[in-house]
Order: sequence, then C-alpha cells, then structure tokens
Amino acid sequence: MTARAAVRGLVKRYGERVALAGLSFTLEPGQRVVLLGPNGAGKSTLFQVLTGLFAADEGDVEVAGHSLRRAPARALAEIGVVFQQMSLDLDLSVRRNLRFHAALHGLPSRLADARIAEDCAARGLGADLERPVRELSGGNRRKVELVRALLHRPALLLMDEPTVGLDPKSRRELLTAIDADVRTRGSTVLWATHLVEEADGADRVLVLHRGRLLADGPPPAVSSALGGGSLEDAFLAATA
Ligand SMILES: Nc1ncnc2c1ncn2[C@@H]1O[C@H](COP(=O)(O)OP(=O)(O)OP(=O)(O)O)[C@@H](O)[C@H]1O
Repeated sequence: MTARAAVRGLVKRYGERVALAGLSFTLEPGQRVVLLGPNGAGKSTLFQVLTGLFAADEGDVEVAGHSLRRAPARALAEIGVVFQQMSLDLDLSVRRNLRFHAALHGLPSRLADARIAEDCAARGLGADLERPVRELSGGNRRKVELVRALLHRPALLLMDEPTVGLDPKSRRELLTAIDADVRTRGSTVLWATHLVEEADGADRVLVLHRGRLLADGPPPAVSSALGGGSLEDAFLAATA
C-alpha cells in the first residue's frame, strides 16, 4: 500500500542544539500512530515542520506523494491539524467556524454544509451548530476542532497533545472518536503525547527521544524493545 506520509532524514537544529537528528518513518493508511516522547524530545519541532511553520535544515516530508519542499501547497492541503491550544473563534457559532475553515480550503459551500451537518451529527454536535463556541464544554470544543481538521478530508491528521485540559471522560471520547475514524474511513492519525496511557489501543507507537526514534511498533513490541515490563515502565527507563 502507498504510504500516506513519509518523513525522510529530517534534521532541525536550534543553534548548537539538535532537535531532530535525522528522523525517518512512514505512515500507512488506517492507523492511529502515537508519537510518544518526554518533554523536549522534539515532538513540537516535528509538528512545526510537518505543518509548514518552518523548514527543516535537512531532509523532506512527503504527504500523499507531495513533497513539502517542492510542492508545499499540495502537501499541506493533505494535512489536517488539531493544535495543542484551542484555536476556534469563541464568539462565532460552530457552523461559522467550520464554514470559515472550509472556505480556506476552497470547498464549495454546498459540499461544506453537507459535511458540516453530517460530521457534527456523527459526533453528537448536531444541536450545537448555531451556538457560539464559547457556550460549549472543553470536550465539545475539541470535537469541533476534530470535525474542522477533517472537513477537507486530508490524507493525514496531526494531533498535537490533543487531550491537554480535557477531563478523563472527554479524553476517552476523543480517543474513541479517532479510533472509529481510523477503522471506518481508513484515516491516518499521528497523535503526539507524553502520556503513555494514550498509546493504549494504538496501532503503532513511535518513541521519540532527543530527536531520534528509540522504538517503533505495536505497543507490546515497543515495550519489549525498550527492555520489557509495562509500556510505561519501559518508556520511563529508556528516556530517563
Ligand atoms: N525556539 C527554540 N530555540 C531553541 N531551542 C529550542 C527551541 N524550540 C525547541 N528547542 C529545543 O529543541 C528540543 C526539542 O524541543 P521540542 O519543543 O520540539 O520538544 P517537545 O517534545 O515538543 O517537548 P514539549 O512536550 O516540552 O513541547 C528541546 O531541547 C528544546 O529545548
């Protein structure tokens, strides 16, 4: 199967400090892949490169076959992002927030409205479309951000520590919603976190430490590769 995304030899330095040290991996369709790393591992730097915020010093990324260096507009059009910080306009309704994003991606308004209605209903937001985002709970705001990130049907969904600030129930609901998407639509999700429990049920875990991969595989294989025991114990020992 064709890879949804390929990261090849990424190097990013801040002065003397190497944040990404020749990072390479590919992402296949229909997987939730957890990028697990302690603070300072390089997760944010990787996401900044993947979302085109800045260029890597070396290496390249391909998304759905488009090079981020040679065809950045095409590559970025295939990416959806849920950022760590909430990035909705609180005073606009859910529908207006979503329409704005659809327009940025050039979606025809009829298609956008159909997707907004369908995707919001599927996530239990059908009755909230006309409400200002300010009135929604933190968990529902996150769901709106998820709907927004997927409106243009990107090949790759990036989620940067998406459960920050959510209570356990909302965190669980978000994970369930993502896993359902992966199963039913074959989405490819790269989910960055420092919380080992979010690797539960993931198809694959990439353990990032000091800008390089320490392990890559399904959670049990990663635990073994890092020395055995629970994933949490193995991860803490390997990244100490
Ligand atoms: N703007 C910057 N200037 C200098 N060094 C930086 C800068 N941004 C990040 N770094 C360094 O690069 C390394 C990787 O940082 P990065 O923020 O990518 O890690 P992270 O895994 O996202 O951590 P966190 O979870 O704390 O955000 C760290 O050593 C960090 O101190």
